[in-house]
Amino acid sequence: MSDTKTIKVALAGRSYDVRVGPGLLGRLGVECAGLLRKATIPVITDANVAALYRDRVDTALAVVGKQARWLVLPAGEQTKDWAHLAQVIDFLLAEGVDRGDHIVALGGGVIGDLTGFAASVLKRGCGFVQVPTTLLAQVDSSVGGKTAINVPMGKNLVGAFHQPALVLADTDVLGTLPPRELRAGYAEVVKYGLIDDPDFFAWCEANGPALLAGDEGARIEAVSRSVAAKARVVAQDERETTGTRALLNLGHTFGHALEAETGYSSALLHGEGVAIGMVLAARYSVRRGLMQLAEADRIAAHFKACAMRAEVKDLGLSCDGRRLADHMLHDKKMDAGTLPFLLMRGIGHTFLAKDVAIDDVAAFLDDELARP
Ligand SMILES: NC(=O)c1ccc[n+]([C@@H]2O[C@H](COP(=O)([O-])OP(=O)(O)OC[C@H]3O[C@@H](n4cnc5c(N)ncnc54)[C@H](O)[C@@H]3O)[C@@H](O)[C@H]2O)c1
Ligand SMILES: O=C(O)C(=O)C[C@@H](O)[C@H](O)[C@H](O)COP(=O)(O)O
Ligand SMILES: [Zn+2]
Repeated sequence: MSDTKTIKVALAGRSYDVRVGPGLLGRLGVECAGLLRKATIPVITDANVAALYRDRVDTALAVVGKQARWLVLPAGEQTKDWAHLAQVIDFLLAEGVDRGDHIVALGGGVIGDLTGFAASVLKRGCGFVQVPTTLLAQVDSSVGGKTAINVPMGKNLVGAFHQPALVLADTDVLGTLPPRELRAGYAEVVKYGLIDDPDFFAWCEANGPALLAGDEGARIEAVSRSVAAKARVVAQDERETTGTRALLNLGHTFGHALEAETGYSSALLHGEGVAIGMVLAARYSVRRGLMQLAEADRIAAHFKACAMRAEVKDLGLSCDGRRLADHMLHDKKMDAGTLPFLLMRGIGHTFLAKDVAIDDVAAFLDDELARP
């Protein structure tokens, strides 16, 4: 279809396409036909997505003579846990999935991360297709093969790198996404500008409000530019070993600590934590003399212009900076007692710093929590 953009994630032996555009869900069967060997196809989703899109998927698979076999899980971050992982695996085993089969993850990042992890361990690895239905999942989580669940000790601490065989991002489905979820996903869009593309950040300043208000062209451009940015990084450093992929973690060390402190609950969505986390990373960079205050202010101002929370004090936490810093000690970037941090020399100039003292971060957070 001419209005579908295709971005390749180039990985030796495991390259795949990310297809972005309107109407892709209705063509699911046709788009996946080469991957679907059996008459029945396991589809993992959550209750909200099933209510909206189950019929469309059933019809799209029927076109190529396939029948969906549904596992519908509760919606929300708390589904990314051991119990639901076991439920997905038991379901796939009961469905008789073989290593050469492909299962479908239909939903946001929660369903994608959980299903991808199940696929990585089922019979030591089966195939899967990501059909992301949130802005966050379309611009970030469906691409690059990070899969995981949360455990009581922290976020995404049990997981695997397992690449999908195909990603189908139907931008039409963003039309039913609640505004709060759209804004949370938008944080990960802005992230790509802040990492290494100041022009894209400026594009976000100019187009972000329209994107959030429903502008279809802005949505397609944001998704395709974000996917292209992520694909470039993942192709260079698939398993986060050289430091390049770690750039995608901008704002996440702070953000994951805030998610932990709020109990992975609806009090703070992942993308909301990332937005506040990126403002904190920018302000901490200012404190260290790396970045101009005006640039950090520009980032916070953009989120506020998009009706997003940008200040940690807005969360009404009762903890201190030390407690948040303690959460950070479970970060997967920890390396022999030190925690590498994503800092900024300016908008579009993010780098991995290896000389950050966690005590200094705790003191900085105390100041941020006490901000007037
Ligand atoms: N693997 C990665 O690289 C990566 C990257 C970023 C985030 N993540 C993870 O992704 C998760 C967050 O993903 P998310 O923000 O998509 O959350 P989510 O999966 O919980 O989805 C958000 C909400 O939107 C609903 N929803 C989904 N699609 C909808 C649609 N089209 N219309 C209406 N409602 C819809 C869902 O039911 C849910 O209630 C976190 O666990 C985060 O850690 C992973
Ligand atoms: O793909 C990546 O690499 C990322 O870091 C993308 C992040 O947006 C995402 O939230 C990821 O799951 C965080 O990774 P983690 O290794 O800190 O769990
Ligand atoms: Zn993220």
